[in-house]
Amino acid sequence: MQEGRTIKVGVLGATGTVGQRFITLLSAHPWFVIDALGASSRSAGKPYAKAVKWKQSTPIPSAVREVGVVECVPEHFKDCAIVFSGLDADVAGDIEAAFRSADLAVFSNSKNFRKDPHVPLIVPYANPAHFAIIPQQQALQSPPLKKGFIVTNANCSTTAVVIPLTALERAFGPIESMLVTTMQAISGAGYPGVPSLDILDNIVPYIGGEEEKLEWETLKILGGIAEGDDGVKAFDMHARHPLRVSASCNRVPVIDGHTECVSVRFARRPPPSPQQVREALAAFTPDAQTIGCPSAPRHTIVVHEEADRPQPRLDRYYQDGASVSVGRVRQCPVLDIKFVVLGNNVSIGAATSSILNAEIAVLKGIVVTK
Ligand SMILES: NC(=O)C1=CN([C@@H]2O[C@H](COP(=O)(O)OP(=O)(O)OC[C@H]3O[C@@H](n4cnc5c(N)ncnc54)[C@H](OP(=O)(O)O)[C@@H]3O)[C@@H](O)[C@H]2O)C=CC1
Ligand SMILES: N[C@@H](CC(=O)OP(=O)(O)O)C(=O)O
Repeated sequence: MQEGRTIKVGVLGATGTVGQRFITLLSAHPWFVIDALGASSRSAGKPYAKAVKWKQSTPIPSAVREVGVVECVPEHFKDCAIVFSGLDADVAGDIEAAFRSADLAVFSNSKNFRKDPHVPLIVPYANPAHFAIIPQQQALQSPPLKKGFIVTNANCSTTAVVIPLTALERAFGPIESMLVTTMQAISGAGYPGVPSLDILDNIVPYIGGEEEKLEWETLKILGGIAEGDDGVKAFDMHARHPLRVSASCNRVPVIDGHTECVSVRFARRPPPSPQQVREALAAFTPDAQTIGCPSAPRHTIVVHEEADRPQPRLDRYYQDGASVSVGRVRQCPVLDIKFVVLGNNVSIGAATSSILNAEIAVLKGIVVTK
């Protein structure tokens, strides 16, 4: 990135829970400048401050208060090099596909394209190598695209757990199996989300579709990309080192921050000790940090020594929610090692991941900025 250059970006779903986090982060971004804000026809035509039910603890950034919200159609975003999407999954599929067809680079939070065999599912600290599938995605569109593509980031619970798993696989080789039990914040369900009478004084032991997503997304992210003799690339879904994942997902009365209890078994025997695991997690330095992404935190995984951390209220906004916090690393009597991980679902679990993915794509020249 050249000193002093800025890149125009748009936000789809700008009025939602994830959209508001995008606006907060992008308003302070050193490269990206908000050029267009899209939402439903209920919001289109209104100034942003009138259209949104703002739920962030900082005020609406002054630069966007009076920006007119537009319908999510590409013609309103034609000056943008990048479009971030926090759209409701009911509409994200068609809208994001239309933006790609209009040759725009789309970075999406929604689940719609995550399973697509030509769309990368990228957790920025884990698998930026999957950007390698983009030329194939562009070539397959009709007509083939020069600039347009879709990149998705993962489900918020998947993102939080995949970051320590990446660090552990890098240090100790393949993980064979993982059991994960989540305690997911209410904001994960958007606004107004879960009714207060369901969640206050309560735990709901079911989040539709969530367990399946954690189980297969982890395999796509941690797997590599295989290339056939014909040069066609495909995600290998961790097939070279099969990983079994079992997830149990719960909604708990916390506003932001998903907490997950994780047990893992390594392929290598003997497995690493808890102290070796702590050291590997704390030392983890992903490419996003070394190549100079402005949103990458100083410490990607914060390892707690205290017996009662991480906790969502205390740890979710450390480093602006761009890192994950791990604690209680100890021996597991059934598998090998168990620990607790906390990730901010609206930050690293959503908007921050999209923004980091876009930063990586800019630095690698995948986003065409002229
Ligand atoms: N909340 C979280 O922690 C996470 C969410 N996600 C995913 O991100 C996406 C957004 O989630 P979230 O912010 O929670 O959802 P919200 O329900 O809070 O926001 C949805 C957004 O989509 C817009 N929208 C709805 N219908 C249409 C339409 N027909 N045309 C154009 N825009 C429309 C809304 O606009 P309007 O205000 O005008 O109705 C709003 O801006 C979802 O796919 C979700 O699964 C992913 C990870 C974490
Ligand atoms: N379902 C998640 C949030 C979410 O929207 O996930 P996804 O992007 O995978 O649909 C939660 O409720 O906490």
